[in-house]
Amino acid sequence: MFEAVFLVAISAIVVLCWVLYGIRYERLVKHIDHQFSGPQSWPVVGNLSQMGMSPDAHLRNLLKWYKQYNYKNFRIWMGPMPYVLFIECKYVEHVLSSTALTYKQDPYTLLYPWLGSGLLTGNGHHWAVRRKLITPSFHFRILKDFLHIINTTSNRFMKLLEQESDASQGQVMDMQRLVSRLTIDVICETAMGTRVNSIEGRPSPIVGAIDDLCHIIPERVFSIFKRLDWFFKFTSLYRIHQQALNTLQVEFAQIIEQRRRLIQTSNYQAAQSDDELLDAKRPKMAFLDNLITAKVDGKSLTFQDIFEEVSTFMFEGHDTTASAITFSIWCMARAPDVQQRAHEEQVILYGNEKEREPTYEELQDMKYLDLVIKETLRLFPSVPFIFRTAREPSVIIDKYVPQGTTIALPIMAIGHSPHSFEEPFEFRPERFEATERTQANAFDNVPFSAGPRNCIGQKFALLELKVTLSKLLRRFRILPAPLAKQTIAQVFNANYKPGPQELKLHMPITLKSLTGVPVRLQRR
Ligand code: HEM
Repeated sequence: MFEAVFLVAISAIVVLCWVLYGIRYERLVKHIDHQFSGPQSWPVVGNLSQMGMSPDAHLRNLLKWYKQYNYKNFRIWMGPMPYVLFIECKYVEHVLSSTALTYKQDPYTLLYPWLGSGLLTGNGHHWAVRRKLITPSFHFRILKDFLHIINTTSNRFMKLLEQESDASQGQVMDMQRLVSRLTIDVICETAMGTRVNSIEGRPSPIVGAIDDLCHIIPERVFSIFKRLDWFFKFTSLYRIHQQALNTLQVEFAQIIEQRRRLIQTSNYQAAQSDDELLDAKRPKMAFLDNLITAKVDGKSLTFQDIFEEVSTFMFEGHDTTASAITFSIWCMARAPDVQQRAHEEQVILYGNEKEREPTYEELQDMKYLDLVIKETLRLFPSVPFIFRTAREPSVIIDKYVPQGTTIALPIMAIGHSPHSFEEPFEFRPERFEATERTQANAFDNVPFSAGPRNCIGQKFALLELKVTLSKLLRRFRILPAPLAKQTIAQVFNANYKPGPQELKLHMPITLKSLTGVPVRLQRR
């Protein structure tokens, strides 16, 4: 008798919870669907079944929706979770400028096992303290140390390109594969003060571990099941994931110890003078050094704190920059006029000198190259999407966003909007000339995000981009792949089927091409 009553009570509670959840869900659907257009969705699965299973299918479907909703805000349901996509500039400005809408949750939680609550993934007071602590690492004096490393590393990279272009004998080379060897070497040496020799094809175990993690994380992002921690633990990927984390921890422990000892030596100090001779002998400042010497409330950072921040730099600082360099090269290959103007700017600065290292000041004078990079990142943003989670019910201009809603900012759609840019799929760096921008909204193109959580590494990335492109333009003529006929509009047309040597974009977090990024390099 007692058991029957118990069962009835339990069943009643379950039904009540289900009804209450249903009412709440119904209200949520009403709030969202009354305010935003979006594709037809189904109970429980929402629009998941229309998203496709692979990262390139995701991108294709999103591209279709951007067009269908005329580059205006819309919503999708990721299962029972609403994602509101803000594309219109004034909403983007509101979200990015807000100090209340800085909270990150989904999908950043998938990065926690590696990056913990480092700067990219951290929140609240913890994030604010870290941001303040790390900002001085990008002071221009320290950037000059980083420039020294970028210069020496990119010289090694130019040697690799010369060898590869000679060996290719005018055939196409995949710039995506090659450039990532440069950016991993640069980020490891600037972050940890350690050379990892990926360019020379003798990479340290750190490179393999970062590579494994950078492949596994996107695979989880796009899998309904692997996203679940308990399910992931039963997969073979989990073992590789744990091994990679272990390798990084062991290697970092040694590196941190070596740097600690170096810092204690008397001649170690950040760049304080411009004396060339002194400067050449001084050990170069690594990002890690700032963390080792930092104090928060009088206490040094723990190993785990340092591990998370250095890892954040490695994760955020290499694939992003590789994507930007690679697509800049591809865009210039397709636009000989732009390439010629960019080359002329180099000739004004360096004449016929191919070997001379760009100085910090010369890099600031490469104004046209700046425009080329801006236009490349508008079309091919390295980070095509960023997210915020509304921790409280929020009003974004005239839209009410219920608590828990994921706010998505599709950086790619924002830059492609015909409401902001005429003929958006034309590669035209001149559109960023100051005189052309007098009426523009500053939030119409946000490849580095903006506001309090903008990219802290933007200046660093631009140094690396400009040094690499400057050296490449002086040494090589960049030519398109001979079989590729694809226009930029076709690259972003969801119905276009790429042919041989053409791009097939996907976004495993950063923007890449599944078919590589083929171009030809001809020595000048
Ligand atoms: C072309 C290269 C790069 C692009 C396009 C880029 C883009 C971005 C974007 C869009 C964000 C915002 C992410 C979000 O809100 O979820 C971001 C944040 C961040 N970036 Fe970059 N990034 C680049 C290079 C770098 C480099 C080289 C570093 C480090 C050396 C770096 C470090 C960071 C960090 C630590 C954050 C998190 C900042 C915070 O939340 O306070 N990035 N980046």
